[in-house]
Amino acid sequence: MAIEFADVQVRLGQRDVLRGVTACLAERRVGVVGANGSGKSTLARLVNGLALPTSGSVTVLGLDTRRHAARIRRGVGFLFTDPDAQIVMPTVAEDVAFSLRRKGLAREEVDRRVAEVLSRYGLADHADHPAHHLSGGQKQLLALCSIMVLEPEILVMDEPTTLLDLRHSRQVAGLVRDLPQQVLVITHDLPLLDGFDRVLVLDEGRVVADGTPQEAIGHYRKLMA
Ligand SMILES: Nc1ncnc2c1ncn2[C@@H]1O[C@H](COP(=O)(O)OP(=O)(O)OP(=O)(O)O)[C@@H](O)[C@H]1O
Repeated sequence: MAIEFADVQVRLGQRDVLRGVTACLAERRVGVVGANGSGKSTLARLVNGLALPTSGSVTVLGLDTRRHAARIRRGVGFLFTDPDAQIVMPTVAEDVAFSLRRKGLAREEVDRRVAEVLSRYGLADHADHPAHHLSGGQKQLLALCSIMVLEPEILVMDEPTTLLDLRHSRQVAGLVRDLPQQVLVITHDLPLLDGFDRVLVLDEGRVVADGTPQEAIGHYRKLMA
């Protein structure tokens, strides 16, 4: 299943934030790099219909984001930079359970799924801890648990390691490597893209390079020189 951008333009206010973006992303791990303000977050937000193209189209899970945003949002997990913004309940387990409860699952099923995901991401011992007392890295893991428990088909991560120290960055990089889903990662953390299948470089709203991490990052370094 692919993410398809067809001649996408996004105009916000007086500014063309994305211009003529055409790409079919079918690889499992895709990265996006580019200068501040080059349009990366906007590109990420197009994938789950949080942003809509001014012209052109975005197709995700075979559906047009303009017409099927609700269905697409159920299939696309979105991890924001700041995990605090995603914590909604007092304890770790309650926070992960929150999104499942809204799906109307039985309590035993919710408890089972929450325990499984917390154990998978190393937070089982913190299940009853106040979520806001976790470290930055643990909060990022918690945010990931709250998304993964919903079993999304695609995961979009907008600068997932920005707030993390080296150890936690590596931990998140390892998690990204092992995720079975298709993952689109926006980042300034170039080592995070090691082993990725494809990396796009954005510059002033256009895709100016698209290839292996080595090719794309080489282009990006020249652009920034
Ligand atoms: N709602 C909006 N109205 C007007 N301009 C906007 C709006 N949202 C974003 N922009 C502008 O669009 C451009 C691209 O923003 P975007 O957040 O996509 O960039 P980015 O590449 O993710 O940047 P960064 O690396 O700094 O996070 C920026 O110049 C930003 O100021």
